Amino acid sequence: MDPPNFRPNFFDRLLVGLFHLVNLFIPWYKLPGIIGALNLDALRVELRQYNLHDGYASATAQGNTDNTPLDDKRYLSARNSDGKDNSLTMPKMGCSGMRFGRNFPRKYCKKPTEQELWTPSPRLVSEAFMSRKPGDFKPATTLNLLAAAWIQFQVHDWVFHESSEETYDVPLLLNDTWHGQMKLYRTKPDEVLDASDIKCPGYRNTSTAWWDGSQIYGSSEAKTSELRDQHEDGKLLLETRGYEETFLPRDTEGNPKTGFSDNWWTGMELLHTLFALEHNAICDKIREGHPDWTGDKIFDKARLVNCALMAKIHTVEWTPAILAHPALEIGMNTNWWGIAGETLNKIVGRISKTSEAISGIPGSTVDHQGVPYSLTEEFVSVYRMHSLIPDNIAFFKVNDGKHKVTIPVADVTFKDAVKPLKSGEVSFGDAFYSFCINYPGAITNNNYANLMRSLPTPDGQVRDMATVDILRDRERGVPRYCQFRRLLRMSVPKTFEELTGGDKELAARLSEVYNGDIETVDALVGSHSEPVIKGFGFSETAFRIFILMASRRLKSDRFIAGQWNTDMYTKEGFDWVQNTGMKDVLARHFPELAAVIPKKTNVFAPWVKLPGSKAYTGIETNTPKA
Ligand code: HEM
Repeated sequence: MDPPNFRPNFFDRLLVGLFHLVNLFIPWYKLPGIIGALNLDALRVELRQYNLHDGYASATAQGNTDNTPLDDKRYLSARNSDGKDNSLTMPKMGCSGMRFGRNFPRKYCKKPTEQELWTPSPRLVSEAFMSRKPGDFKPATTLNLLAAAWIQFQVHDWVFHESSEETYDVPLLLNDTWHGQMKLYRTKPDEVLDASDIKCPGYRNTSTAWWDGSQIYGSSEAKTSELRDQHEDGKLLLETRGYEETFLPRDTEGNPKTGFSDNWWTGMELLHTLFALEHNAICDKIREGHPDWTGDKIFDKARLVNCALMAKIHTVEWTPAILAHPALEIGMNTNWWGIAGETLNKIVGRISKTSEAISGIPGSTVDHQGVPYSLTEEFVSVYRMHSLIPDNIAFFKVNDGKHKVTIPVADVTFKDAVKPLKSGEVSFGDAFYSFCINYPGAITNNNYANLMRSLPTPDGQVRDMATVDILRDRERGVPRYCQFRRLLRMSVPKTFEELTGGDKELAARLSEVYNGDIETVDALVGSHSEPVIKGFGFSETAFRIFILMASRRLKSDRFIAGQWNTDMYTKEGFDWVQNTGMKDVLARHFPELAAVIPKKTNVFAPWVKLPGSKAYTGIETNTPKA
């Protein structure tokens, strides 16, 4: 094993040692809640030690205060849209255009040979393990469709690769049903800055890697100013003319004007509109306390608040919904509030100045754990959750619950995403209620919707997203499943049957497609095939990357782990983040939802249906009979 990048303190080392012993007999997820949470903490210490690696051969790429000076003091207390100056010592860290990092040493993430890239055929893997057969939608019945839209919305804040102009001509199968050739743009590698980049190319992230709402605000200052209202109110532009409701503005072609508008569907339309409205509501609140502030200052503070609010919702609401396990519930609450808990934190603030365990990560001081901050190729890989997308969405009225219409997702993508809303067929309130009673697809084998396996995008490509997901991981040097686990210090299956937890039929299919060589099983396919921990919405393999990177997004950010206070956020803004959750955001902008929002259960779990919705028997909102 390579030497660690991060040196844990004595207490952490003790914790790690203790749980190594415990885990010889019992895995973390079988321990009682609080002990399981401590076990996760110990796992994270080791992940920080061994699984953070820069995408550059040297840290000089991150810039320094001499060659990349802070040219505008405004960004001492405001997010810069291109991500610059979040770190005042490494100003380019996390900027748009900087490389993805890695969770494994770069020597294990080599560019594949042609043979490795195409073996076994990605299209065969797509057909065998990813295609959803007609009528075989497998719903994730512990989640609602809003949870699926939410994670895509967040991913659009964090990551997006650049495309090259060169293409792959993806080999098709004998008797393939694909129409014509399957051409795909290659991922564009960054220029070679070091000899190691030849073997392990770097790829640039076109989004900022910070949790800075770039899906809403854009990843450059120029983009942000296009999206802002010219008035001195700090607000984002929204369109109200001609409709009863408020919409995102559109360009002349009908595309939404927002920070990141690729891969658009009604789910994106809903969440982008909701958080643009939230930004504007925060502006009004801050203006009340600061009547003499400029529009820029109001905007800057509202953006900080809106971003922190999304980070909090993701941490304490979305994550415990998709990873419904008592240890996780405790762990994620601890990430935000610390063991001290929400109530004490709200009354007296941080009781420990720097301990993230006692008082949460916000305000605990920034720490990059020895490696410059970035998001990683493996992080992108584990968020390839395209099977969350169902075939259809059933829409209902929020006032009486009556079924209105069921629409194929294919009919509400890209420019058509807004159609049901603008046609007056359903209101935003109806759509949110409907999303919250529809199920997403489960993250498992053979659950990619037909739409996703023949997806026409506005750039003229038609993609089989399952083929794409396999090919991209291989192209970008993401290790295959067994090696992925080995490098995370997890047990590695020796047989296909061990991998599938005893599912003989699946094991036989895997063995056939992967030619009997378990080491070649793709990370995504292995993750979909392993037995899932009770309550979990995805694999434990993917989860290890999660627990590491979820905390890192908070811990590296100067505006969250560092200047987490009323000076930076304003008193009004700080209270807004700490006292608001997703349910409040929904009810604030769509008051008709207030009566149906569940009081006690997680907002991303299926809501209780109104009596009027119960008559609908479609698979979109009903658990299939066993
Ligand atoms: C209808 C909904 C969706 C559409 C149309 C869509 C479409 C796409 C497309 C076209 C790409 C680029 C593929 C390429 O590399 O050539 C992509 C990438 C990706 N999508 Fe989706 N997607 C959808 C939903 C989701 C969801 C629910 C998730 C869950 C997190 C997700 C996560 C990702 C990730 C992680 C990438 C890789 C980004 C990168 O390469 O940097 N997508 N998607």
